[in-house]
Amino acid sequence: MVRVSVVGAKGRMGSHVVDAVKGAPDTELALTLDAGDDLAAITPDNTDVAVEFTVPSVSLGNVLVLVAQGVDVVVGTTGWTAEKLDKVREALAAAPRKDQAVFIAPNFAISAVLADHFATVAARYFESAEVIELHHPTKVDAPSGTAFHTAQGIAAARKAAGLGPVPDATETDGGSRGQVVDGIHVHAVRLRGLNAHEEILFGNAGEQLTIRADSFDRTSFMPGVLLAVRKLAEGGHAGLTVGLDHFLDL
Ligand SMILES: NC(=O)C1=CN([C@@H]2O[C@H](COP(=O)(O)OP(=O)(O)OC[C@H]3O[C@@H](n4cnc5c(N)ncnc54)[C@H](O)[C@@H]3O)[C@@H](O)[C@H]2O)C=CC1
Ligand SMILES: O=C(O)C1=N[C@H](C(=O)O)C[C@H](O)C1
Repeated sequence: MVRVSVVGAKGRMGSHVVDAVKGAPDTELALTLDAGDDLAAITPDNTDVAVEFTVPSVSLGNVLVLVAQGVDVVVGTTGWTAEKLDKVREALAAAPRKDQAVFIAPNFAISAVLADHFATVAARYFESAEVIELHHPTKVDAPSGTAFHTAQGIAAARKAAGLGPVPDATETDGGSRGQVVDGIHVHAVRLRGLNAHEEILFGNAGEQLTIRADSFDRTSFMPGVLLAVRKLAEGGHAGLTVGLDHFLDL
């Protein structure tokens, strides 16, 4: 049995992870921690993998503490910048165990991971590309970590294909054109009734491709979380890995 501790266990995602870990035949729940609890309680003596779903402002600190304690970590919290990822790599280089692993996924739902992947495939064939993410109004960050990641992937694919900037004649913008991530416009909608949704729009003269992923329920993230937990528990993934696509045969 893989012993799993959950950090952020009282949250929307953390509570689903607790249920998923209890329900899976090969995992058992170790510790459940939330704000105010001492992370020092999570050690290799009681935990094989810690799962972290908290808030962007505290996630890096939590991961650094867990790494220093010799625990592998699966992270679903958003807000990861290149600088923060570098701090995790530095911590892993100084970690107690040589084979220690941290896995971070912007999104654990297969629909979203595939949409993200298909977007990187499509990106080089289209002059225009924009990303729209739509979420529940209790989400604290915008744009979503997934949309940020999708935009970065589109931008990298366009660059590799030698495409220039997306066409845009806008001269005045009070914010309606959204946030620009590596040259790709990202728009965030917050609407009661929604959960997590993303639409990626590609355009050429006279044609459009739309890739859309809809996560209607948080249970959609759980197979991905358990896959990541199993991958880290079996070993062979030392260091930092970002994105569930690494564990899928895409
Ligand atoms: N990667 C993915 O597939 C998904 C990622 N997310 C991300 O996961 C994160 C959490 O989302 P939700 O569960 O909806 O938020 P939430 O607000 O429902 O839960 C966050 C939990 O973290 C706890 N917390 C806050 N500070 C803490 C600390 N220092 N130590 C331990 N626990 C602490 C809070 O008390 C709360 O229980 C967000 O960044 C969200 O964007 C959400 C859904 C899917
Ligand atoms: O806060 C959420 O709900 C979600 N957060 C992640 C993100 O920001 O991409 C993943 C998913 O979109 C749900």
